Amino acid sequence: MSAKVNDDLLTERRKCEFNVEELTNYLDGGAQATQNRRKLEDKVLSTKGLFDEVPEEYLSHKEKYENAVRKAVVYYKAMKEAEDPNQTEQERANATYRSLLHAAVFKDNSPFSLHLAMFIPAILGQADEEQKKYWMKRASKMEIIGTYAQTELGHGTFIRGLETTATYDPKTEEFVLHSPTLTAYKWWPGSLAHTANYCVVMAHLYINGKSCGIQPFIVQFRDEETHQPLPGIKLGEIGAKLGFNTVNNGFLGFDQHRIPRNRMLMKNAQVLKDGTFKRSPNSKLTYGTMVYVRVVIVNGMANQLARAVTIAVRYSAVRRQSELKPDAGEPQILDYVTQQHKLFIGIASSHAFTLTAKWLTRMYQKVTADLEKGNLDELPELHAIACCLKAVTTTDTSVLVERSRTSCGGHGYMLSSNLPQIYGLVTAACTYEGENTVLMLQTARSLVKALEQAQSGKRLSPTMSYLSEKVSSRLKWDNSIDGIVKGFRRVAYGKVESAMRSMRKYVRSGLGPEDAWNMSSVQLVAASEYTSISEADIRQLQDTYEDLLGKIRPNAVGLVDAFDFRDQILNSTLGAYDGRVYERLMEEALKSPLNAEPVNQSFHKYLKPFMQGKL
Ligand SMILES: CCCCC/C=C\C/C=C\C/C=C\CC/C=C/C(=O)SCCNC(=O)CCNC(=O)[C@H](O)C(C)(C)COP(=O)(O)OP(=O)(O)OC[C@H]1O[C@@H](n2cnc3c(N)ncnc32)[C@H](O)[C@@H]1OP(=O)(O)O
Ligand SMILES: Cc1cc2nc3c(=O)[nH]c(=O)nc-3n(C[C@H](O)[C@H](O)[C@H](O)COP(=O)(O)OP(=O)(O)OC[C@H]3O[C@@H](n4cnc5c(N)ncnc54)[C@H](O)[C@@H]3O)c2cc1C
Repeated sequence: MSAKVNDDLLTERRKCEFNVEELTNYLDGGAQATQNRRKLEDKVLSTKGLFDEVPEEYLSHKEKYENAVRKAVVYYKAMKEAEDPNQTEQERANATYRSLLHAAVFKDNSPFSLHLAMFIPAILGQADEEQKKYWMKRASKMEIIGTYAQTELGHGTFIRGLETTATYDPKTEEFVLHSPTLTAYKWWPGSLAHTANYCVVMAHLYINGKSCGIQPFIVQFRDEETHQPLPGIKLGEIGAKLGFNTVNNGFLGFDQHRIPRNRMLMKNAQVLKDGTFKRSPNSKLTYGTMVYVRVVIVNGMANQLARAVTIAVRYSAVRRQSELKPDAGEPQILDYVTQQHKLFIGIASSHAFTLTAKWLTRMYQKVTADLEKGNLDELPELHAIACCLKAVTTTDTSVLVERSRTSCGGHGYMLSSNLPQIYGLVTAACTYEGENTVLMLQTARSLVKALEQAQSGKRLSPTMSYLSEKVSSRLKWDNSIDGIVKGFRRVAYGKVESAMRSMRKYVRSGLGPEDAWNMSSVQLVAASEYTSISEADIRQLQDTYEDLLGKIRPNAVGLVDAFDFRDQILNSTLGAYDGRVYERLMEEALKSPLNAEPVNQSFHKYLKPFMQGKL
């Protein structure tokens, strides 16, 4: 018999003014997609051995990793078996697109995540047809496990500064991979330490002493039978982190490690047997895997933020605290407008990121199809937009997940709430796949170029066209959606124009362009993510905003129920559908190994002698 649902949650669900299932269907892309997703979740989550006997927060660093590998093999086998052969690739992608199935199994991400998130996309995007056929067969059947090894101890952002070398030897038709310094060691790649046995390595190619830029190489670094590191390979784990502690991030050093010529992924650039180098049509095509993952991250943020606000909103409907009016009893904390302010932006942002992710994915698919036909025209715009949206959505999600955590008081600080772990996952995304400041400056670089083009009368791409609209200096402000968008366009235009004016001022003062850029870079970052609107408008917007909070209040629980996350996927004592938060907090607390005995051995070993002055 299922446990009794909390009365307050029941009331909230009765008050909801819209059809929750309809919103769930919309988010999934239709009722059939909802059905597919639920069927997939039913199948996979009913698999034995997927969940932790002991909560992983009570395991050692080593036990956590070993337990995660145990679960990963069960999970990925179950996912493979659950795949519906009658579904199209697109239907399958949709079913997993919104599903956070892996989050039900891995609170801190999976030791296989890089295989799926980057190793396979790197092969798909960087290998020629023959290489793709061979490596995709092995990688998709999990005969090999891979990762993406680009970042080094000494370089993450500046790819052109990577020190790992790949020197072509025409006599043996091999590349010699080498880490000339400690800072050249690959450092950070997920799964690299003990899980994967192959990786795509980004290394500086040299032929006859001449630099041929950064190129991708597929490299085996562990024996497929014994899993021992191959000769000339130094491997290890980089240590405990804020999060991602079951992703097995590692380091890898090469000592004159030889690989055959056909291990350079040669879709974009090629090296012939005699060492002739055939340049890529655009050297930045080598960065393509990162562009792809930045696009994926936007959707990932939408899902993770939805998970956090679901936990916090349901908890806020159950938690009663303080007095709003004398003798009126303790209200639900969700009735405090400050609590609504903290949480409802998170609900709205998750939906906004979901729609943005769909739009960006369509743009990515179009540009990628154009690239296949040799048309690179829209690649710069895709790069600029992907940089901006990855940076903005990860920054906002980190802020909003942390706000969800702090809105739950002390219980939000419990690992059993799962909010700290979700924060650890999302805040990492502000750094990986391009540190956010650096990516915003990439977008700023495109904005400055676009404004210069607009000022010389050239047509701009659709996403930059707001820079060429002659926005009247006194825009008639109204708080319609169109009015608000116009207001933002005017602010955005002003930010770019001000940054550019600042750079020109520094150049006139005698600074070189690079120093002028650096001096204006705070403004440039702001131009990529604009901030406030003028004073007078704020009051009007504020009234509208507070009115909106009141309209959302009766539907808040319905809005998060519509994300349709199972309790296993929320993995939270505070966010379960039945709202039995106190019973769950106690159930989880009793699982602490410290509660196995009333008196811990440290009393007799240390405390008692200390308190009796004998230590
Ligand atoms: C559970 C998770 C939560 C949810 C998340 C959901 C999904 C996530 C999936 C997986 C996550 C799992 C694990 C994380 C794994 C992480 C992996 C990594 O971090 S891999 C390493 C990532 N590293 C980077 O991103 C490095 C960032 N640096 C760069 O990209 C470049 O160095 C930079 C900054 C672009 C500069 O490159 P550089 O060669 O110096 O170029 P310039 O600045 O000189 O610019 C020259 C022109 O090139 C254009 N350009 C640059 N990049 C690109 C590109 N990618 N595509 C197209 N064009 C590009 C640039 O615009 C310039 O053009 P103009 O000269 O202005 O015309
Ligand atoms: C959880 C996690 C997982 C990761 N997984 C992988 C992986 O699987 N594979 C992989 O290859 N890498 C991985 N990385 C590494 C990641 O890609 C790098 O950390 C990231 O690219 C930033 O580089 P960095 O750490 O060297 O920082 P740096 O580049 O040294 O940046 C440090 C600071 O300097 C600033 N800075 C740098 N350049 C500029 C500039 N031009 N203008 C202004 N400011 C600048 C940055 O804004 C930042 O504040 C992972 C990282 C994390 C945190």
